Formats: sequence, C-alpha cells, structure tokens
Amino acid sequence: MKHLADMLIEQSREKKSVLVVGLDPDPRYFPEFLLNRMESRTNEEIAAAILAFNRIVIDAVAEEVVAVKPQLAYYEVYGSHGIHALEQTIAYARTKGLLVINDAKRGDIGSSSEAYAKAFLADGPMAGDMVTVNPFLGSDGYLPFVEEAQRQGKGLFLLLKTSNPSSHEIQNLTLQNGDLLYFKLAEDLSELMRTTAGENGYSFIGAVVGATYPAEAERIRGLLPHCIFLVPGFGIQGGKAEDLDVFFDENGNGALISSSRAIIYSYREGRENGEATTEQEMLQAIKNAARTAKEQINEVRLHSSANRG
Ligand SMILES: O=c1ccn([C@@H]2O[C@H](COP(=O)(O)O)[C@@H](O)[C@H]2O)c(=O)[nH]1
Repeated sequence: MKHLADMLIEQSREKKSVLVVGLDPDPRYFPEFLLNRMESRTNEEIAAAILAFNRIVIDAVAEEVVAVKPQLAYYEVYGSHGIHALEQTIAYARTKGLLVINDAKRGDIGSSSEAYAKAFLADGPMAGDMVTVNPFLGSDGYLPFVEEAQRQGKGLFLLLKTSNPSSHEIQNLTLQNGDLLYFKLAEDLSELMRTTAGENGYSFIGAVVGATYPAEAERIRGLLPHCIFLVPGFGIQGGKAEDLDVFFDENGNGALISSSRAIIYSYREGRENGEATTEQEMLQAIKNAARTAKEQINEVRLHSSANRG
C-alpha cells in the first residue's frame, strides 16, 4: 500500500502543483443557469444543483490541483440530500484522479472518534483520502484517526494553528511553562510524525496551519520537519503568496495551499451577480483562477527553495 504522503508528493511533482481547491458550495452565489433548474428550492433540488456546480468546478480545476477539499457544513445543511451530493462529488473527483480531503474537523471521545474515522477514512461512500481532525479533546480523540489512516493508507490533518482571526484566543494561550498551546501540541506530535514518515520524509499525519500566520508556521516547521501542512486562508482571508515560503521545505514540499471562494466563485468577479454567466464562462473563469493561484504559489515555493538550496 502506497504511503499517503508519498502519493501526495508524487502527484504534486507530476502536476507541478500544491494547490487544493475547496468545495464550499453556497447556492446564494450560484450562476443563474443553475438556479433556474430549481422550481421550489427543496433540499433535493439544491443538492442536485450543488452536485452540478461541483462537477463544473472539478472539471475546471482537475489539471491544476492535487486535491479537492469539500467543507462538510455546506452539504450537511441540506440533510440526507446534501450528504448524497457530497458522496457523489467525492466519487466524481476520483474519476478525475483527484485526492479528496474531507474538511470535517471531527474528534470526540475514543469510541466516537473510531466511528468518525471509519466514516471518513475506511471505504464507505463518504470516505475521502484525508480528513481534518480537531485534536483539542486530547490523544484518545485523535489516535483512532491515526490508526484508521494507517490501516487504510490514508491521512489526516490535525488543527494546530487555524487561519481565523480569533484563533489566538485558544491556540496561543500561554501555558505555565511559557509555551504556547499550539506549540505544545506540535511538540507532543513531533515523535509520532517522525515515526510515521514515508520515503519522502513526510508523515501521513499532517497539520492545519493558516496562511494568515506565517510567523507561527515558521516556528512549527522548525519543530515538525515531517509534517505536511494543509494551509487554508490564502486569498480571501488575507493570506498572501509572498508569505508562503516559510510553509515549505528546501525542496518546495511540505505544504498544500488551499483556496475555496476566490476560485470557485471567480466567475462573479466584475459582475453584480452570476446572472449572465454561461457554463463555459464559469468553467473558464474557475480554471484561470486556479491556474493563477497555482503559478503564484509555485513562484514562491520553487523560487525560495532554489534560493535556500
Ligand atoms: O484554519 C482553517 C481551517 C479550515 N478552514 C476552511 O477552509 C476554507 C477556506 O475558505 P476560503 O474561501 O479559501 O477562505 C473554508 O472551508 C474553511 O472552513 C479555514 O478557513 N481555516
């Protein structure tokens, strides 16, 4: 069974991309040609529109990205129809050779975490290749995900330093010994990541580190050389391409940069709303936005790795 981190690194090498596109489908921003397909906006109709939207996004970005990252809330809000749209989205992404990161932020007491881990990492219809996990319940909350990922040849990303403005309220709390909470968690994970590294030196246990916090990223990178960062917050949340170099290693590996709204709603740019957008225009705008993001990121990671190496 191929190690997930090795697979990720190989695919990013082949595609010359470390970009992940987030699938955060919000019908308020859908183009009119999709909204017109709904008569009474039932959950079933909305879920069908979400799937149609996601298929266009996936077709547009398939050559530019290594993975898609469905954010679960956007599907759960439409109940069983939404979950079905998620399952079909995952299946469709796989037909295009894309890896899938379920941004579910799960984590509970051990027995419940075991069930979550099976749902997202075993071979059920909602399972992807990686899942985001909340480690703040402690190790019995996240180890079931590590064990399931190891069994299945899959991976996970533990929330370490999230991109949101108030993440410091908890994650940067100073402990009695003077450490910051996120840093202590990183220290606790360091050995586990080292011992689960694949051929390329990276573990299948990664961490979420926001693009909005490059100083923290640099500290964490120093502590966790075997950790792949999943980096949200690039683009609309204020994370800038020029600050991304500290997230990568000297070979330009070690981080996946994620962007959702800036790419999937790029067809709305310069328009009041999506009304005049055709399917072809939507697809082309999304493709262009993904390519531009990929190139901006490559400029930083490949250029800075050349400088460092
Ligand atoms: O620290 C985190 C963890 C997860 N997210 C999720 O990523 C996307 C970001 O969307 P953008 O449109 O690119 O801002 C969204 O699904 C969040 O739930 C995050 O932003 N920060």
